[in-house]
Amino acid sequence: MISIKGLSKVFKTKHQQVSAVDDVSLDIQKGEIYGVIGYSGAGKSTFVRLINRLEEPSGGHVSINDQNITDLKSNDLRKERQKIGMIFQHFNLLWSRTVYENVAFPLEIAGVNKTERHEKVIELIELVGLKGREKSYPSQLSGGQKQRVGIARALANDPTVLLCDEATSALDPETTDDILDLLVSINKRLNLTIILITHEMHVIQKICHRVAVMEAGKVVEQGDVLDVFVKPKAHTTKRFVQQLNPLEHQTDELAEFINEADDSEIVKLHFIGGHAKRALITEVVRQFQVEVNILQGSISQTQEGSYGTLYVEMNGEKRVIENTIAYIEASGVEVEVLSHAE
Ligand SMILES: Nc1ncnc2c1ncn2[C@@H]1O[C@H](COP(=O)(O)OP(=O)(O)OP(=O)(O)O)[C@@H](O)[C@H]1O
Repeated sequence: MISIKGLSKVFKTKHQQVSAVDDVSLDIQKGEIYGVIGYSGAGKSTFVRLINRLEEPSGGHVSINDQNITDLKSNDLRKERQKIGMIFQHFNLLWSRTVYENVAFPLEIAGVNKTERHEKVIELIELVGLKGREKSYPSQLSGGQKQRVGIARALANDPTVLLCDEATSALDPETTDDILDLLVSINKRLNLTIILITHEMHVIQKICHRVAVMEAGKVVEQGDVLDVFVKPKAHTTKRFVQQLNPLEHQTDELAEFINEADDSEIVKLHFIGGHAKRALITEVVRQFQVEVNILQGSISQTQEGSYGTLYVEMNGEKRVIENTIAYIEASGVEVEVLSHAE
């Protein structure tokens, strides 16, 4: 549905030139929530603004529903932009207009008549959970409520794509979760494609189906959220995953066990999807002559299902441990052996 090929943006200033987005290519499917994560300065904002040409690309193409956005002249671009909604970190509301008037604004610009406009505004205000607040001004709303107005306004012209530029970064964790839940419910109800950029892995974990990790203008890793979480490849991705599970990938503390281990193996188990809910350790202890010490563990929920990691120490005869590991692998749980007892 959205095809991005070789997208680049170079900012030239008097003294230097910055490659903010550098040859980025991505394909985003209809109805998916696609996250782009990166640290400050990675090029995320520039990237998302290139999609609707709030920023003009230095090179490359963006096509939405087979319409090449990059080549459009200003009149056609204006029409095409109505199908691309956008929400912002600081909401960008009109402060002298009420909630109702803010949501009505894009409909006025699109020339929608008063009766239709009214119906649409009421429907949208209800959709985002602001019924009863139609006459409030933005200054009378909480941050979460302001972003709800931003979302209603962005949906006014029935866009096929919603761009979210750090839409929850100014909100507290609880309000962030409420807004993310709202985005998921809108995505499902309207089959709306959502592209969101963030520096928080929690946001990606909670609502995205796929993710791209940006660093210095480039995409350094992309894939299904579950795969990227379970097996992050790039150094930056590993750092983001660790943000969520500080215990994850912390092998220093485990090394102590590894050194002291005698007749034992330290193994890391990756539980994905339904396996994350299985009482595998109980099964193993009942069936094999091994002792299992649980060293560290965590379980997380993503849009694509849950995943968990568990570090355990297995004590027992070498052959029995091998059989145990084979049994665990055969049950669909991935096993990484971290140590071999000498
Ligand atoms: N208008 C501009 N003129 C010159 N350089 C710019 C401009 N906009 C962005 N940049 C530079 O491009 C790079 C990427 O910036 P961008 O804002 O896209 O990153 P980001 O990942 O969104 O970071 P943040 O979350 O801090 O906004 C940075 O080095 C930034 O200084």
